[in-house]
Amino acid sequence: MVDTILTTTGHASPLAQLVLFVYRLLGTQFGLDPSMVLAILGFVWGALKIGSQIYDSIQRFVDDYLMCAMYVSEDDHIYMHLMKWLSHHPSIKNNQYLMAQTVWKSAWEEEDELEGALFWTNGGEVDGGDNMYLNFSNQAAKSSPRFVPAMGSTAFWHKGTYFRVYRKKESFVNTHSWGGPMKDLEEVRISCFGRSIDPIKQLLSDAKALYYNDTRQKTTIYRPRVKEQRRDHNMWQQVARRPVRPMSTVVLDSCEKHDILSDINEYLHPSTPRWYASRGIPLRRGYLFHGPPGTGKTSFSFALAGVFGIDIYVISLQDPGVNEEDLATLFTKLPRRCIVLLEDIDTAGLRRDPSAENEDKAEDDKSEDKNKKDKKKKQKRKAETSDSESESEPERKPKKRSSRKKGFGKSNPAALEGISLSGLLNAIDGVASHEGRILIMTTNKPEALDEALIRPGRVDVQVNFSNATSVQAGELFHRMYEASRMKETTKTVNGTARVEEVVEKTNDQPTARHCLDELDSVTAEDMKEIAEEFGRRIPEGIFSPAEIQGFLLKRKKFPRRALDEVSEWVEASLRQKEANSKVLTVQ
Ligand SMILES: Nc1ncnc2c1ncn2[C@@H]1O[C@H](COP(=O)(O)OP(=O)(O)OP(=O)(O)O)[C@@H](O)[C@H]1O
Repeated sequence: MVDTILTTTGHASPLAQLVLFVYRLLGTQFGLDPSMVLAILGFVWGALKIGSQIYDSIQRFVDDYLMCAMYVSEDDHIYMHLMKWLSHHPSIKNNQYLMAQTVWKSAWEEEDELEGALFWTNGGEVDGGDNMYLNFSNQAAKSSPRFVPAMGSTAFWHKGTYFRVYRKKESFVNTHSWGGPMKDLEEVRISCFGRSIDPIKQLLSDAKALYYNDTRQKTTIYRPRVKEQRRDHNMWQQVARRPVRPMSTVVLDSCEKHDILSDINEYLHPSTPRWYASRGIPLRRGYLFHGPPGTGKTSFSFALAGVFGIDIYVISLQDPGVNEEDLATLFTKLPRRCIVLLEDIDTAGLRRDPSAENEDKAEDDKSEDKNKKDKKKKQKRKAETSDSESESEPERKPKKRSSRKKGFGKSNPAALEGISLSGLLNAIDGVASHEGRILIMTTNKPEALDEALIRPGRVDVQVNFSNATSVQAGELFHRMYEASRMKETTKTVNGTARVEEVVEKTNDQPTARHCLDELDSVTAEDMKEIAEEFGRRIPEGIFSPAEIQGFLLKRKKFPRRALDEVSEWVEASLRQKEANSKVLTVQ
């Protein structure tokens, strides 16, 4: 019968002809009964199907009744810890199925890795090929990816326990107001045998320990996630991890530094929440750092985070992806202890509140009525007294108001989309706002701030950052060169191989060798004297620490040259400031 069917359909399609050919071959060449072969194949297929179903059922039974499991979502920080840990696990590294991931390393992470494998080229025609320059063209090829388990199930042993990790992706549609459909989201299921989930908890804490092992001396910086990726529990995204900025590197009056540190220390103490609660005071502390640009407001905030080992959450009120509602939610999704940094709040262009707008309008209408009445009265009086002098005060006031309105109100529709002052105040200390955080607001123009924003309770401590004094300029100088000298010395003391490497490399580099020589030739005492002299040559309160740092950075290995050239730089910079020019003649 099969023969008949195949003969008739054999003319129809090439596939059927192929089947017919194989069918005939089995019969004529191998002497097998093709129907029997088909029956066996069907049986094997069916057995495999049933087998896989039985296996699935057994696995489900084992999973449900003999194992315990924990789920980790891709958008949770634990996912990062887990993936890093898995990529380091010896048995995962040798797995048959892996997923390769590109790892972007920060400048600090790759320092050690790179130092032994630097590649130099000469400058070609630039300077006759005398000097050697770093070249990173082959760096991307050298950096190895990270290998993590592929999608699906992977098993491994850890501390005598058998674990299974199951990675799967699911399309996630967000019905939350944060915004429409979202990307696929991965979920990891970690399971182990037994009824106790403790081994999995231990595994996760090992993963966390490994993750933070190299970040203990680092400050993590978070920013709001892009709208499409936000979820209720995950509004913040880690954007950077920087080495802790030592407090000593920020030049500020030491008493002021000490006061702020003790204030924050007291606030962060575990007994403080009860103290606040028993007095009915909301547990919040706000700081306003004000002063000219480049005077260390941001640097000091980072140094504070480093001292207290807490993370920084940076919000820009100009971020178009953050509206009032987002801002309020962001403030509720903060960890127990952290610094929230609101930078340059003066330039935030806070939208004026619509209600305030209406109030203004009502007031304006009222005063306009009043003016009209006044005018009438005055005209009457004028007629009576013929005193036609000066405009009265109420007449001038509305003009002033309406000019204020121009900047914030209907005349500026773009401004209506931003964050209003009341929206910001509500986020900072509304009923739902997070307690326990440290809020630091920075501004260049404190006088432009609304009083409501800086009233006690919202801003508890104000710190003025000013341009550098002569002493501070000297300190900046000393820190710049003393720190590099110390680094070279540490390298020399810590390991012979490393020292040889440095010296060898610098021998190859005439410029670098020369730099080291100049730094080496200045003794600690000399350095102190040069720093003091440098400080004396910088006029008081004219230059910001950032400007002085900029000058020193261009001579970062030449302290004596910096001293020799500073007077010329001061003169040129003063002339430039006087002329209100942005163009530097001496750098
Ligand atoms: N007081 C200071 N001590 C040490 N370094 C400083 C100080 N002020 C500024 N700097 C240096 O100048 C640069 C800019 O500093 P920073 O960003 O902290 O200034 P800022 O006051 O926040 O400026 P802006 O108001 O423009 O945001 C940094 O590289 C920092 O190292």
